[in-house]
This record gives sequence, structure tokens and C-alpha cells, in this order.
Amino acid sequence: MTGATTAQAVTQAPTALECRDLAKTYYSTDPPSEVVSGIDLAVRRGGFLAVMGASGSGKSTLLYNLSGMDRPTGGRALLEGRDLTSLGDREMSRVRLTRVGLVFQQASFLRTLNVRDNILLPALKAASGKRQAAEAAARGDGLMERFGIAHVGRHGITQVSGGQLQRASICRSLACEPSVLFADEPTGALNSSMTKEVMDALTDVHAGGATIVMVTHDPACAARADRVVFLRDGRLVDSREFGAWNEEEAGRREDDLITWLREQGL
Ligand SMILES: Nc1ncnc2c1ncn2[C@@H]1O[C@H](COP(=O)(O)OP(=O)(O)OP(=O)(O)O)[C@@H](O)[C@H]1O
Repeated sequence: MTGATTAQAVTQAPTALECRDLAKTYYSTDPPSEVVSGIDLAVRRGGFLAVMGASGSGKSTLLYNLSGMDRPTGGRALLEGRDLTSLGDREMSRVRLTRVGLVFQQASFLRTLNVRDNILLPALKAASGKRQAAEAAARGDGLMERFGIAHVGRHGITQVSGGQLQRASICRSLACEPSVLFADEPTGALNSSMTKEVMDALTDVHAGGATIVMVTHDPACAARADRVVFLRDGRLVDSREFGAWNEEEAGRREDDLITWLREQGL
């Protein structure tokens, strides 16, 4: 494929996620604090967006308001063209369960269930009927194989490593076949070898066609994305575009991002 054709394909790819003039003000503080504002963003289907910025710049808030975890106080957030801001609470819960995957810094699992049962829980909850439940279980098992944790499926939550738990968290999200996978500092609590494990898993998910939005402080993680945006004081002030991920370019991409972040004052 030529460069021009690739660019054309990218611009014509359908949008998975979009927001227009998105704003979030917390009224629980006195005075109310406007944490993000004026955010215009579109992520194409199959895109991998990394969100960076200083601590407190509004990255997690943006992610919560794009994913339906929270409601914006201004503007609109659209998932697969559907305006999340117009949905009632029940519809929103359904969207969160079936269309959105969430991976957090600290994976939260039920200690009373083993790893496999935790992974399957939301997908089985979303399934209607035995056939869909069997399909969901097969999907979960396939994901555990793919991400190298099938052998710890029967282990308790406290009997696996942090990297395995984060891969389990990714499997749990993907078992529901979300349209977008949102990850908030997915490697923030991991050492460097576990960080690589988890980023390899996310890179693999992306290569398989998934759309990912990830908040990260780590340039090595952001280098896996095809686009990186920078938030300052709740506003989107700059962005950087990369081509498809290529392991050989990892160092160059990370260096490029470190220089860019310094220019942004980080
Ligand atoms: N529920 C809330 N109520 C009031 N203020 C909040 C709430 N959640 C976040 N904030 C404030 O909003 C600002 C942005 O927080 P947010 O967590 O989005 O930033 P962040 O860029 O993700 O930070 P970090 O990198 O430290 O995680 C912070 O000042 C935070 O204290």
C-alpha cells in the first residue's frame, strides 16, 4: 500500500469514538472546578490513542467521560456514533457492560472467585441464553490462551503476579467484545518486565483491530500508540502521530516522545 493510500484509508476509517467541545466541571468542590474543557477528539476504529499530561491535568477525567463511566457537564461524547450524553442510566449501564472495556491501574477482582471465573463474570452477565453464555466462555478461554494465562485460570486472585492480573483484566474486558478498550495507567503499578508483558498484550490486541484509548505517564508505553495527545490544565494542546507499531522503532519513538514531552514542559 502506498503512503498516500494508507493516509486515505486512515482518514476514511469509521470513527469509533468522538467528542465535541467536551467539558467536565466538578460541583462537589467549592468553588466548582472545571477539570477538562473544549475537548474535540476523534478516534478511528482500530486506532490506538495515548493520553499524556502532567498529574492533575485531567487525563483520567477525560477517559471516564469518553467511556460512559461519568457524564460530561458540557459538549458531547459519541461512541460508535451514539451520543452517550443522551442516554438514561439503564442504557448507559448496558453500554458500559457490552460496548466498553475498562482496564485500570489496580485491577479489581472478586477474591472469592478464581482468575477464570473473574474473567468470565461480566461476559456471562451480558449473555442472554445458554448459547451466548457458552460463546462467551469460549471467548474468555481463547483470550486466556492468547495472553498466556490459561495455566493460572484456576488460581486464586492472590496467587498470580501483577502482570498476570493485568492480562486477566484485559481478557475480562475483551470477553465482552467491546468497541473500545479504555486503559487508565494499565502499567502504573508494575515493574518493567511486567509493563512489557502488558504492553505486548495491548499491542497484540490493537494489531488484531481493536480500538484503544490509554492514559499513561510512561513514554515507552505511549510509543505503542499511533497517536499521542497532550493535555494541559484540562485542554488538549498538542498531538503526535506515529505509523503502525514496529518493535525496531521502539527506542526512536520513545526518544521522540521524551523530547516532545520536554517541549511541553514535562
Ligand atoms: N470526583 C472529583 N471531584 C472533584 N475533583 C476531582 C474529582 N476527580 C478528579 N478531580 C480533580 O480533577 C483534577 C484532574 O484529575 P484527574 O485524575 O483527571 O487528573 P490526571 O491527569 O488523570 O492525574 P494523575 O496523572 O495524577 O492521575 C485533579 O485536580 C483532581 O483532584
